[in-house]
Amino acid sequence: MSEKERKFLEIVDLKKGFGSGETRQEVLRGMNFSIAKGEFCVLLGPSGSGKSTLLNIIGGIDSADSGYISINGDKLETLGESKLTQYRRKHLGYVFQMYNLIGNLNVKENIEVGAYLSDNPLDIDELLNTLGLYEHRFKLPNQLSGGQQQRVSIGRAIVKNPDILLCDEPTGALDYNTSKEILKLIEDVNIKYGNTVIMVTHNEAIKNMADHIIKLRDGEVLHNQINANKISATNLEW
Ligand SMILES: Nc1ncnc2c1ncn2[C@@H]1O[C@H](COP(=O)(O)OP(=O)(O)OP(=O)(O)O)[C@@H](O)[C@H]1O
Repeated sequence: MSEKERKFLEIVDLKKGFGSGETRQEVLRGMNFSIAKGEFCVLLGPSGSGKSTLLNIIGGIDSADSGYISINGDKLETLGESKLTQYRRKHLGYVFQMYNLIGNLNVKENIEVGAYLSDNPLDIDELLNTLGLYEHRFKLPNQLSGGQQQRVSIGRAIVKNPDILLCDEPTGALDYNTSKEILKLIEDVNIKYGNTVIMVTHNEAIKNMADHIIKLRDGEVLHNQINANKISATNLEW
């Protein structure tokens, strides 16, 4: 792996606060780490430690006060608004705890929404098979279970074959077995398409399936470790 690939995503001295005066809160206090291309990275940390804020800055939907993020050598802050929009559209997929599907579009159409944003989308029927959704492709979101809806939202994020898949508590609303199925799906996607995955979670067990584990505390990196003994999502227990 080249130096550029090892530092595919670089976070350098990143700082972010909210509010002003007495109510000012420093949420990210100078964060530094890098993530390699294709890595499955888990971001852990207690509530309020800054995980979602960091993910939103990586996702280009919020900006830092100082420091920078670079992706494949390009600094986000220097991109300008139109390039930033392109970056979000072409290079990022986002999966949230809530599925945010469009209620009057069927499964296939919801995924096509993601495909329109890309010059180079994945084959939708093949993706529907990978997602285990092919036979449900004409159903509306309200005819699906929570796990199936999350599969659709992963499909919508992944269909444009983004370089980076950002996941914010993707299993937060799901039961144990469904959570494991969704984690296995994200694992399969990471292996099959080679996207770099960054997943925010409260669930410590998920670190065991990651290549790279980053723990935050109070807006700082507490631990930054490579996991040489990762296990498959299928074998996770909590
Ligand atoms: N837009 C905002 N305006 C003001 N404060 C904010 C804003 N966004 C986040 N915060 C504050 O920043 C701190 C960190 O929030 P963040 O959501 O990044 O933490 P988190 O680690 O993701 O927490 P959780 O695990 O509960 O989602 C919190 O104290 C939160 O209240």
